[in-house]
Amino acid sequence: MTSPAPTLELRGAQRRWGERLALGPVDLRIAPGERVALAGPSGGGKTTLLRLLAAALRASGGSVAIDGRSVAAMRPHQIRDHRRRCALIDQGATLIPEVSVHDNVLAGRAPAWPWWRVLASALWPLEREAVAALLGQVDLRERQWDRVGALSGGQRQRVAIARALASEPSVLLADEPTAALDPTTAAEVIALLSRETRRRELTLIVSTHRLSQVLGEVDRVIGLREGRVSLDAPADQIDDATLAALYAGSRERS
Ligand SMILES: Nc1ncnc2c1ncn2[C@@H]1O[C@H](COP(=O)(O)OP(=O)(O)OP(=O)(O)O)[C@@H](O)[C@H]1O
Repeated sequence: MTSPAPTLELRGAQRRWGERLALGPVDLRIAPGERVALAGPSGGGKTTLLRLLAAALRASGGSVAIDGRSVAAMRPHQIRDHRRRCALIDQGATLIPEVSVHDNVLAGRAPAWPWWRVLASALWPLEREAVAALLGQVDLRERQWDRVGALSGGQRQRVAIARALASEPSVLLADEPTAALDPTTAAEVIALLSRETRRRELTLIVSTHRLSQVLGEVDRVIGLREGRVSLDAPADQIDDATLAALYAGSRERS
């Protein structure tokens, strides 16, 4: 069962790689069910922020908290539960091309399973109905037994979405889910992400280099530049001048 969406909070959160400050200090509060786009020039810290929220990275300073509970104070089983609740769709998602669409989606359910069930899943196909239902939602039901390696980029991204949804998260974090997709396929992937997160009342945080593609699907835009929040505004207040300021000096446009 999906639990209600939590409040996510960063207080003075930082992430360093050696001497380099990749992110921070950042103060942010994301309310339950909020829909947020992360924008900004390359290297600005979007992936780092998403990975901190997913507990895929530890903060080097400050705190990241979910419903008031600091991720740094969590025990290993609580971190696993946090990762299940805050599902991250990675750039170039960590799908396994050699195995079937079914098994890739099933892997999204594994974090919630006891060890014996993970072992059993290697021997017998489990949860066929649940996986088939998810694949129906992302319009891939007929490809259930195909290898992921045989799918197109857009279809793989849909598998990645189904896999993230399989863990029954309350927050979906998507890192540039339309990178490398043509505009039509990208629009389909965004529409799918939007529809399925609205239907489940999930919090959605999506990073993008093409803000115009997601602007109609989010409530709020957070812009990151050189690791700091340089824009935080309602989506309906974003105009060309705001974007020009966010990307000033960078060769990118949105
Ligand atoms: N594993 C790492 N080791 C060292 N530095 C890193 C590592 N990961 C990220 N960084 C640095 O952290 C900074 C922020 O990177 P991040 O990937 O969060 O930016 P981004 O906004 O997602 O960029 P892009 O839009 O290009 O994906 C960059 O300067 C990057 O070089």
